[in-house]
Amino acid sequence: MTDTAVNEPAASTEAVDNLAEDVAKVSTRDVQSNLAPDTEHEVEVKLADMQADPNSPLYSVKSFEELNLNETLLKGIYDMKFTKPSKIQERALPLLLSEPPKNMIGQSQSGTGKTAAFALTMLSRIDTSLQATQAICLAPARELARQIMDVVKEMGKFTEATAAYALPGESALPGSKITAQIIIGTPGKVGDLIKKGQINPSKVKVFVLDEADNMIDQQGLGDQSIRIRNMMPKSCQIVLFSATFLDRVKQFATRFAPNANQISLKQEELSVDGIKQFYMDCNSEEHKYEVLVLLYSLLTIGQSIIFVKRRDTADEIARRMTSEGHAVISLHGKQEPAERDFVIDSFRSGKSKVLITTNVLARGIDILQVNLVINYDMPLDAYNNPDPETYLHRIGRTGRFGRTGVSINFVHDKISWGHMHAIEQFFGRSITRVPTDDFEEVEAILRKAL
Ligand SMILES: Nc1ncnc2c1ncn2[C@@H]1O[C@H](COP(=O)(O)OP(=O)(O)OP(=O)(O)O)[C@@H](O)[C@H]1O
Repeated sequence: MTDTAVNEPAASTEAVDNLAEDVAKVSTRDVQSNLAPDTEHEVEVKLADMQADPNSPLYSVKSFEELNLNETLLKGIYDMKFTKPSKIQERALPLLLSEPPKNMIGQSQSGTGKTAAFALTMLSRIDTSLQATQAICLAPARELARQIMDVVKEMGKFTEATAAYALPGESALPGSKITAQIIIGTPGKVGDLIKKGQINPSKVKVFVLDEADNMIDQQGLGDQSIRIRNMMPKSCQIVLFSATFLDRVKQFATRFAPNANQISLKQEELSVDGIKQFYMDCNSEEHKYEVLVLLYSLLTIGQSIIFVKRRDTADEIARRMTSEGHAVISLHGKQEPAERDFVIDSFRSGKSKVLITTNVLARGIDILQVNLVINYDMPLDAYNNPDPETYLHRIGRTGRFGRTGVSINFVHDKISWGHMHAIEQFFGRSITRVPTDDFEEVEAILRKAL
C-alpha cells in the first residue's frame, strides 16, 4: 500500500514536559495490587472459545476465504493475526461486496470488528490502476480517523491502494489536488476540501460513515455529513456502521442510505458481557477526586481512560494528579492537532497509562490494553439528560474483541445517581456498588471481574 499523502505530524515537545515519569508512592496502606490485563495467550484461548459460541458477537461459521475477498487482502488479514471473522464481519462482508453494490446500515457491539468490515469494503471496491478518489470514510474525531487509516494501511499493505487524510493540520498544500484512492477524515475538513476542489468526489464508489448514528444526528455532525453525502455520485454505495442506532436516528439512517441491507441489534444485546460495570458512591465533587487518587495510589491498573464532562475538568484533574506524582495525560478538542496526536500516540504506545478525556474519545478508539474506564462524570446529552449511547461507547473502550474490562461510575449526589440509574434501566443491566472506604475489597472485586 502506498501512503503518498499521509503525513505523521511531529510530536510536541511541550507536552513531554507535562508527563510525570513515576507513579507517586503515596500509598497509605499495604494493598498495592496488580490488575494488569490478561496475557495474550489467555486472550487467544478465550477468543477461540468465543468464536465457537453461537451466542457470542465474535461467533462465525465461516472462514475469511469464504467471504469473497481477494488474495492480497486475505494476506493482509492473516498478517494481522485474524484467524476467523467475527459475526458482523461474516454477515456484513458478503452483503457489502455483492453486485450490484447495495447500501448498508450495520450495527454490532463495541469492539467486535466493524472497522475491518468497512476497511475491506473500501479496499475491495477501489480500482488501484485509477489514481482518483474512489472511497471516502468519515469519522467524528481525528484520533479515530487516524486509527482507521492504520487499519486500512495494515489490511491493504500487500495492495497498490493509496490513502490520504483529510484532517485539520495535515492535508495537502492549499490548491493542490488529493487524488488518493481512499480518503479518511473528519466531516468539516472533507467538506472543506471538496468545496475548494482539492478532493474530487465524482468517482467515489463507497462512502462510509463510522459512528454513523452520531455522524448523521442533527445533535451531532448531521448537517456536515448530509452536505457531503449530497456531493457524492448517485450510484455511490453508502455504508453506515455503529454500535448504537437510536430509533429516531435509525429512521433517518434509512433515508440517508436508502434501500440498505440492515444488520441490527436488539436493546438487550447492546451490552458487552466482558465489561463489568460498577459504581462508587462519593460524598461530593471533591470526594470524587480523593477517591480517584486513592484508586490510582493503591491499585496498579493496566491502562485506563477517565471520562469527564468538560475540557477544563480534564486539564484540572490531570494537573492535580500530575502534581501529586501520577503519570496522567489529558486529551480534548481544545488542544492543537499536533498535541492531540502526541497524547494519543503516547497512550497508545503504553508510555502513558492514564488518559483523562472528554466525549471526544468516547467512540471507536481501540486500545486493547485498556482494562478500566472511569466515568468521573456521568455522560449527559445536550439537554443534560442521561445519555445511554455515549455511556455504552465510553465503557466500550475496554473489553475489546473478547477481552475483559471494568467500568466504574462515580456518583456523588441524587442527580448523578439518578442519571446512572436511568442508564442502568435503559440497558437492563445492574451496576454493582463498590465501597469508597475499603480498597482491599475494591481490589478483590476488580480482580474477580478481570
Ligand atoms: N476477525 C478478527 N479476529 C481477531 N481480531 C479482530 C478481528 N476483527 C477485528 N479484530 C480486532 O478487534 C478489535 C476491535 O475492532 P474494531 O475497533 O473494529 O471494533 P468496532 O466494532 O469498530 O468497535 P467500536 O464500536 O468501539 O468502534 C481491534 O483491535 C481489531 O484489530
